[in-house]
Amino acid sequence: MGLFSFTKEIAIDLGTANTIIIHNDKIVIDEPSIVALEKRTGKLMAVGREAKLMQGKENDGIETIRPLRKGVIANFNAAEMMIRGLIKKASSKNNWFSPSMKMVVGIPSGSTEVEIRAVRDSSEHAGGRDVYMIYEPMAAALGIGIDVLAPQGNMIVDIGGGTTEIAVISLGGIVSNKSIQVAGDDLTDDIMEHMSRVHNVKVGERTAEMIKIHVGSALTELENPPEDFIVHGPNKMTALPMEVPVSYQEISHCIEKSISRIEAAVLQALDETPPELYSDIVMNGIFLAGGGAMLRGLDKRLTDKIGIQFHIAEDPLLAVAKGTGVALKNIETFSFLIR
Ligand SMILES: Nc1ncnc2c1ncn2[C@@H]1O[C@H](COP(=O)(O)OP(=O)(O)OP(=O)(O)O)[C@@H](O)[C@H]1O
Repeated sequence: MGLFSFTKEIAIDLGTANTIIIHNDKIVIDEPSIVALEKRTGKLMAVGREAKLMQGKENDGIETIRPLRKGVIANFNAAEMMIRGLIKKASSKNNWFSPSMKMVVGIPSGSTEVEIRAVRDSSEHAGGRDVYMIYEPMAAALGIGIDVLAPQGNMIVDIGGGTTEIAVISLGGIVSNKSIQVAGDDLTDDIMEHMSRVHNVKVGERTAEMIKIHVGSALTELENPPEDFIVHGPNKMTALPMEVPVSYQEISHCIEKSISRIEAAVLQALDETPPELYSDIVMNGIFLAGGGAMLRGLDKRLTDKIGIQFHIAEDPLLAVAKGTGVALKNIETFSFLIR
């Protein structure tokens, strides 16, 4: 792109939990997918990190909204404000002016026509002149460095905030895919519910996510166990402050049901995989991406249960974003991009 070109090229991983924007091969935005609005006027007060800091601490005049739920846009207006706000942040940080933009945006592989339309409309309203979309598991595969055009079967399991997507990719296309609405945010919900039911302590989404990151585990026995995490919160009955130590074993039990559902979905996807591709997958192993891939013991649990090696992507939270960046540079050659 020439120095005086008015068209900026950006790649966006529009996620339920995090939104990442890539420009010129660099991550220019990596922030939580959340906006804070003034309730009375609907005016945008904060976006991304600043808005997340306000979550759970709002007063009557402010509301925080996560525009995406389960991988898709749930609040069109908020999504548009978020994309626009994050692009503005990126441009002021990097000193660029963007009258028109070419964009590649990642979307869940199970998206309906209406959901695809919502992403396209939000992106166009936020300044996208030329908007292309890519299915997230395909983007994750590109981000991991897999040759997606090769006549080789590869299976990707992308565990995001709202959805787990399992896809088999070969010859530049998604041969089969399975998307379930059980992912990282459900584990966070499991923890909130558990803390309330078992310990009588009320914790918000942010604290429950911290518990998951500090002591979340897919296995009841870990080789390198983390130390217990101390949770502070009000007693549900007395409202008095409480301090509760939480162990990884306890958390592994409370998220067991959700993990089993992810495991069952992977097994089902394998069952539906054509035999020639199945044998490639056994050879290559299965790739885990998305923030959920970082849950302790998950790769080992799946490897032991299924008998195929699971590999965690080098930077699981960035795999989809990196892949949308690769797609942006290959718009002319990648016929699998959706216009
Ligand atoms: N160390 C960790 N252990 C377990 N889970 C984690 C860890 N770090 C982040 N997560 C979880 O990963 C999820 C976010 O992952 P990611 O950014 O890949 O999702 P997303 O792209 O926003 O969501 P989706 O693809 O569903 O739209 C959140 O639920 C977050 O709590």
